[in-house]
Amino acid sequence: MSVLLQTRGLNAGYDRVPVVRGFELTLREGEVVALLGPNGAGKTTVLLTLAGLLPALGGEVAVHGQDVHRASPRALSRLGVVLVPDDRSLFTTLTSRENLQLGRVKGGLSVDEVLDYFPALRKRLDVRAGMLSGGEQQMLAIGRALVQRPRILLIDELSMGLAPVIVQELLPVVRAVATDTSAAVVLVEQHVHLVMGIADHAIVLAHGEEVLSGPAAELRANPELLERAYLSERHAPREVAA
Ligand SMILES: Nc1ncnc2c1ncn2[C@@H]1O[C@H](COP(=O)(O)OP(=O)(O)OP(=O)(O)O)[C@@H](O)[C@H]1O
Repeated sequence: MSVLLQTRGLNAGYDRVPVVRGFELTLREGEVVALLGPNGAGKTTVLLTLAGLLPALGGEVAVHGQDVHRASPRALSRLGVVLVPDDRSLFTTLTSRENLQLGRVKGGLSVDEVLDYFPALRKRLDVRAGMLSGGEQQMLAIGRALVQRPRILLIDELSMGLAPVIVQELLPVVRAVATDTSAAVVLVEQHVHLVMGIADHAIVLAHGEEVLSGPAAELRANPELLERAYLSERHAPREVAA
């Protein structure tokens, strides 16, 4: 599987002050990477930087092998980097259908194809986005990303404000999208056990540094590794053998 995105020693932060240091990520086609860690660890900062909304403060970022550490959000979006932010950023006064039609690019999924992933939206197409339930809004936010033909899909806190049972429904859809379209997905998620059920790889950040990185299968078999990474936020970074 070819590498879609790679970072080496990425520093990211605000006003030239790094809050994330030395971030390493290799994203391959069809792969789902869970980006985990306690509040304030730097997860959102990483996603905003990969989407070009924050400048990289050091290190390397490549998309399809091309250096993009100074690329604009628009240039990154043309390369297929699409962010679903934690506030979902829907046009709340427009209908679900209009939200999907507005973002569509050539080669992106059609509205009908989005509805195949999220059939619950079918009867809500003519309802304003602001009137949808939290779960429906999240479906629409992901749907709006899918019409943009993402090759690298960055999803921040899919579960924000949602009941776990809804999260449990949505995560397998994200997995299916990655498998069907070969897009790579980075998922920032607080429901660690749920996301570990669909991820291929997990990275845990604490205080802006990686404290654990490894194949999800390995971490599912050794849950104490994840617990330790969360509990002892200060221990030395470690890698789980691939
Ligand atoms: N706009 C900002 N200006 C300055 N510092 C910020 C800004 N946004 C976040 N930070 C700081 O950067 C650090 C990382 O924040 P970030 O939001 O990336 O963490 P997170 O892991 O996504 O946490 P959460 O789960 O709470 O969203 C925190 O110390 C936070 O206070």
